[in-house]
Amino acid sequence: MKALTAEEMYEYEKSIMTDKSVPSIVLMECAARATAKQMKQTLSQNDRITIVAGGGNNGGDGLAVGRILHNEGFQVEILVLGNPDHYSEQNQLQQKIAKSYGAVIKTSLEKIDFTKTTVIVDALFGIGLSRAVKGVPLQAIEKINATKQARVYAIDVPSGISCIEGEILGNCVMADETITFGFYKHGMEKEKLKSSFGHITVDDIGFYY
Ligand SMILES: NC(=O)C1=CN([C@@H]2O[C@H](COP(=O)(O)OP(=O)(O)OC[C@H]3O[C@@H](n4cnc5c(N)ncnc54)[C@H](O)[C@@H]3O)[C@@H](O)[C@H]2O)[C@H](O)CC1
Ligand SMILES: [K+]
Repeated sequence: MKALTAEEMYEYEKSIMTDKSVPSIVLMECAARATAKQMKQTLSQNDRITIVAGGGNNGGDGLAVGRILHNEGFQVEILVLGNPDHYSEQNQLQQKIAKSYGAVIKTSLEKIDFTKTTVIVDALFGIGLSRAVKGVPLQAIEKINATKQARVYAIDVPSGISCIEGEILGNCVMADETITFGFYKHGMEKEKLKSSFGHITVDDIGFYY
């Protein structure tokens, strides 16, 4: 299977958005719907879902997944970590949309009671991870991995795995399932990372390649 590096994926995404004029926010909605659809194969209304989002577009995907599931009656709480001054445009828009549908957004790890969580969506970092995780994001990754009763879905890439080097940078989320977009990502071809990715689903999210 062909596994793209982060740079190759950004290149591809750029070609879709410029040559095909598909807006980034449309790709994000397709990614979120693909993720929600995959999750609903195992979700129940009794599940307590915690979205752990970063401030970039991986976090934007996570916010959109949370809003979609919230609107379908699931119990969802959303946590956005990161410096608000650095939130991406799409991340900010997804926060606005989620709030407009009545979803509550928390911004500190301490505000989440993980003992009640049965499903975690890892939307901290995707292909944008460019250095070893530390500080609050590292605490979040450790918290996710310590929540043994939860089923963990990683959006695009388990946070902490770099698709530039195909390596874990510091620590990474151990996902039960990874839903990735368009193509396999560099790292997914490595035997030693298999347990971090869990079951991998590739969704074309409307690339129509
Ligand atoms: N590929 C596609 O067609 C689509 C991708 N989408 C999603 O977008 C992410 C990539 O989003 P991006 O904003 O470029 O980066 P991330 O969200 O992965 O990272 C956020 C941000 O974090 C900073 N950063 C990097 N390393 C660290 C670190 N160790 N500590 C703290 N901060 C760090 C860096 O500035 C990044 O920009 C992709 O994975 C998909 O989920 C679209 O939404 C759908 C289509
Ligand atoms: K992720």
